[in-house]
Amino acid sequence: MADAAAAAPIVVPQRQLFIDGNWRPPRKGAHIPVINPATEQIIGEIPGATSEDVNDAVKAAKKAFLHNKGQHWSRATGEARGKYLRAIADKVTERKLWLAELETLDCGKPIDEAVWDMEDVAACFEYYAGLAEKLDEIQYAPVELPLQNYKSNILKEPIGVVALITPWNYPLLMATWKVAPALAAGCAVILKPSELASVTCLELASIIQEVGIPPGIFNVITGFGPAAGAPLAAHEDVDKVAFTGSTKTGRSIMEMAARITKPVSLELGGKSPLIVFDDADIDTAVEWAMFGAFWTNGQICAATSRLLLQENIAEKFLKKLADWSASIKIGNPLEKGCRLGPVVSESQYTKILKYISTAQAEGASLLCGGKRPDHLKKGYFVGATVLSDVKPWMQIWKEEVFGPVLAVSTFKTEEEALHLANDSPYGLAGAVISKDADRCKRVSEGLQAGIVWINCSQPTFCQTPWGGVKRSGFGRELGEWGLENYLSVKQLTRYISNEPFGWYPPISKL
Ligand SMILES: NC(=O)c1ccc[n+]([C@@H]2O[C@H](COP(=O)([O-])OP(=O)(O)OC[C@H]3O[C@@H](n4cnc5c(N)ncnc54)[C@H](O)[C@@H]3O)[C@@H](O)[C@H]2O)c1
Ligand SMILES: N=C(N)NCCCC=O
Ligand code: NA
Repeated sequence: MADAAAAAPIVVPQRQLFIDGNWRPPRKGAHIPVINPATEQIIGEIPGATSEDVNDAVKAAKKAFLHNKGQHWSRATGEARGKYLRAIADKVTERKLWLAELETLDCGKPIDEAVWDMEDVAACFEYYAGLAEKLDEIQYAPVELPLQNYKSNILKEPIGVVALITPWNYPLLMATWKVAPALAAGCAVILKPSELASVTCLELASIIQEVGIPPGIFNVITGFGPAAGAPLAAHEDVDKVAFTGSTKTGRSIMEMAARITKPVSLELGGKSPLIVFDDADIDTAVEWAMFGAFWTNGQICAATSRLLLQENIAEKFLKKLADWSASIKIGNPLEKGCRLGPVVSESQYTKILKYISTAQAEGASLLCGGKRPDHLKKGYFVGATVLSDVKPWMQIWKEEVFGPVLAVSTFKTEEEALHLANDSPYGLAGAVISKDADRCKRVSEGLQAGIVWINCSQPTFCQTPWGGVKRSGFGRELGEWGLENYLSVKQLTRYISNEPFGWYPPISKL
């Protein structure tokens, strides 16, 4: 791919809502501008759905789920559904660079990372195609019973119509983590991506239309959270809500779902720790610390945004960390080699700068970053920021910033490190760097988190489970666990004896 500056400008396709296999304007006619955070310019628009459109989409999904007694989709074989998923993966791969450029334009992530995301998207659809096929093999699995007169078997069935509500930091990848397993399971889907970055999710609808998934099985409703997300989450005919986003929105979705006892799974925020012990190789550890806090422009739910350094290496480590962070290539995210782009929106930009100034006011030291670099006149850029001398009571240690901001504190002992690491309402991820394998094992077991990285931070595979403990949510995405999110378990128990049951004494013959 040529540098974007040299290539023809990329145009954001004009799309409508995708409902029942068709493109349809929103009933109220509203549109939301697409803003490129690198230039602050409006580069397109997406439809703004309301509850009227939500009703249409849910109706279409319900009809499609039940259509032809489910033979088309929900009761088709996993193998049949797997073929569609593989076709989606192929088309994503064909359009990888185009999709990556749209993603970068819409959310500001460096193009090399967006390409990586698209590779992960294709791999995730492939992976769940495989699990869809495996599902056929495990249907009617027997359960061992203590009584010979009975046999039990297990059927795994799609849960029904599912609402998938997703954030803007990995727009297409976070949608895929839900869409791929939901389709593999045989559910009918209504996807509600973030109003800040919906462009690639609309392109996914176009791909899904091309591969010919039955109309109504996959729908995309773009729009604001309260206008489109809330009526979807609350809808009587939505059988489950899977949500990734902020803790605040997650709580409100759970409340809406509770009113009709609808199941939810929630992937929420975090403030994950990275603990570095004094036996670590400094250069390697510094690079993982940077990656854990600064890739995706720091907007990572599992960002290791709290760095805990063993006291005796802190000075040397921080010098290296500050110099290296200050050298990160920041600028036009469409340029190959860019490693830091703008954050997603003006309001995030303002919020992040406020977090940094509050941290300084509370006594933290700014080692690098903290503002838009001087060579950039426009765009929501924040230089890679390292704050040291951070104390556990400070806001910057406790709250999720969701930007390129790393808070650093120190510890003396392993016990102290674990205590500081776990002293948070969140529990999405945690990481430890040390040459001592026993220590890594002890710390991994001690960390209160759903994801633990050892001698690294962030690598994620679609085969392994993803999700948090404590206030970071519940339920697991990815891997086999991700498929279970969209399946319900039905037991079939048969009486196989030829003898009568014999509980009630027979009526005596007169
Ligand atoms: N745990 C994870 O896997 C993971 C992954 C990515 C992001 N996140 C979290 O997401 C947050 C940032 O994303 P965000 O700003 O897009 O979060 P957000 O909660 O503002 O929005 C997420 C989605 O919810 C929708 N929404 C907003 N209000 C709603 C309402 N009242 N009812 C229904 N839907 C509503 C939004 O339109 C969007 O589609 C961070 O806290 C981050 O940690 C978590
Ligand atoms: N390694 C990857 N792809 N991480 C995605 C993290 C999702 C949460 O924000
Ligand atoms: Na945008």
